[in-house]
Formats: sequence, structure tokens, C-alpha cells
Amino acid sequence: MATGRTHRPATRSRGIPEATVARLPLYLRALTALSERSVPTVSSEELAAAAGVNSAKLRKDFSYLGSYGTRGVGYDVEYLVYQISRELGLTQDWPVVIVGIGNLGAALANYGGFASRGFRVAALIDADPAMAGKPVAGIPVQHTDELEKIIKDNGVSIGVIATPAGAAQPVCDRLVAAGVTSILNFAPTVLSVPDGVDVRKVDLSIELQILAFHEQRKAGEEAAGTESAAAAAVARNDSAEQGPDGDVPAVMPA
Ligand SMILES: NC(=O)c1ccc[n+]([C@@H]2O[C@H](COP(=O)([O-])OP(=O)(O)OC[C@H]3O[C@@H](n4cnc5c(N)ncnc54)[C@H](O)[C@@H]3O)[C@@H](O)[C@H]2O)c1
Repeated sequence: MATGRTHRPATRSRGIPEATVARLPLYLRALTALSERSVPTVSSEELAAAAGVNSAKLRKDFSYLGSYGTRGVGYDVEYLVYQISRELGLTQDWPVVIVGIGNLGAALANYGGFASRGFRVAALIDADPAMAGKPVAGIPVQHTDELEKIIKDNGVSIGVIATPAGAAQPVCDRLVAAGVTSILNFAPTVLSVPDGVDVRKVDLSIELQILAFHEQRKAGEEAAGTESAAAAAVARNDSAEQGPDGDVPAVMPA
């Protein structure tokens, strides 16, 4: 669930809009679940529901991949997994470094989902000399002095930043100078990067704040609903209480 921006135009060079690219991982996650259950084909409606996307949008997205499905049969799950993986560049191995191996960095290093999606954790880097050589998720932590060499030796193009906010920009600068062109930033700070470098920002507290906004709105709607129900009840009572000279009650007895 990465949020934030990438430093790219709204339409990529091959003509796939950025919004479509952002939905491809959602389709892939849903398709992978189907593939694990050996489901051979899926309709656009089923897949759209599983991915949480509108089915017309899904069909449009897949048309950019040249995938139109077969009427009455739907889409071939395995082929679509392959097509989307290829489009996202997941059919090749992506070595990733994680910088800042504290609570979050260690949790990320231990997350098995990276490797299964083609992201190999090539190195764990931390500024704390006491951590150097200590294994986390089976990988020895290396000191930041080694950062440039690690990037070069492993051909790393993706860096994950999980340092305190104050360290994130200098770490980002070093990663970029060493050749990293994509950064996933978990630190609560806005990074500046040169053209050609993509930054995605993950901030769970922002997601929670958005949920809090919706919760507040739901609570407001409920309160308004209770108020209007109460007002309607009062109105019904008023009309029912009208005397023999009054109008006919709103609800006539059967
Ligand atoms: N995005 C999110 O949803 C989310 C969630 C939790 C934490 N965070 C953020 O992630 C970051 C890490 O959180 P944490 O709880 O793991 O902190 P932590 O203090 O446990 O770990 C930070 C690690 O970074 C290392 N470090 C400090 N300066 C460094 C540098 N210049 N180069 C390399 N390593 C350096 C420290 O030695 C430490 O091991 C913080 O910025 C925090 O705000 C984000």
C-alpha cells in the first residue's frame, strides 16, 4: 500500500497511464490469489470485485496491456499474471537495499513477501557501528560507510529508507549519488531528488488519518440520520394529534 508520488509524467512512455500502473499491483495480488487456488479463468467482474476496482476501469486498464479476455470465458489467470508481472518489471530480479535497520527496517527485512515478488534484499545498512555484522533475517547488517560499494557491487537500483526523519535526506542523497534511481521512503519527511529518480512514500499514519476522516463523516451521517428520524417522528405525532377539526392523520387506520 504505497502512497505518495512518483516523479514521472501522468502517462508513461509506452502509453500506459500512471493511474493504470498504480492499479496493476492490485490486479496482480487478486490474480495471484486465484492462481494459488488453481482457478484457470476469471471474469472482469469477479476480478474487479477482488481487486476493489470498477470493472469498466479494469477492462480499460487491460486494453493497455493488449489483453481483452474471451467473451463468455473471461481472462486466462496465468497469462494475465505473466503479462502484468512483465509490465511491472517483476519478471526480473530486483536487488533492494534497506537503510535503517531499527524496528521498521528489521520488520521489512523479515517480510517474506518481497522475495516472492521478485525483490531480493541484497543488503541491510545501518549507521550504528554496534549493529555491523549482526544478522537480521539471516543477513548481516553492514555499516553506512559501505553504502556506495554495496550499491555498486550489487547493481542496486531500489533503496528503502527506514531511518529517522532527520537522516532520510542525507541517506537519500547518498543512495542517488551511488546510482539508486527508485526510493521507497518510510521516514516522515518529503525527499527532494533529481529528475529521473522515483520516490514512493509510505505513511501509515496518513492512511489512519484518512480513515479517521471517514469515521468522523460516518458518525456525522449517523447523527444526522438519528436527528431526521426524530424530526419525522415528531412530525408524525403532530399530524396524528390534530383534533377532529384538523386534517386527516398522515397514516389512516386500516
Ligand atoms: N511510514 C510508516 O508508516 C512508518 C511506520 C513506522 C515508522 N516509520 C518511520 O520509520 C523510521 C524508522 O522507525 P523505527 O521505529 O524503525 O526507528 P528505530 O529508531 O527503531 O530505527 C532507526 C534506525 O535507523 C538507524 N539510522 C539512524 N541514522 C541513520 C543513517 N544516517 N543511516 C543509516 N541508518 C541510520 C538507527 O541506527 C536505527 O537502527 C522513522 O522515520 C519512523 O518515523 C514510518
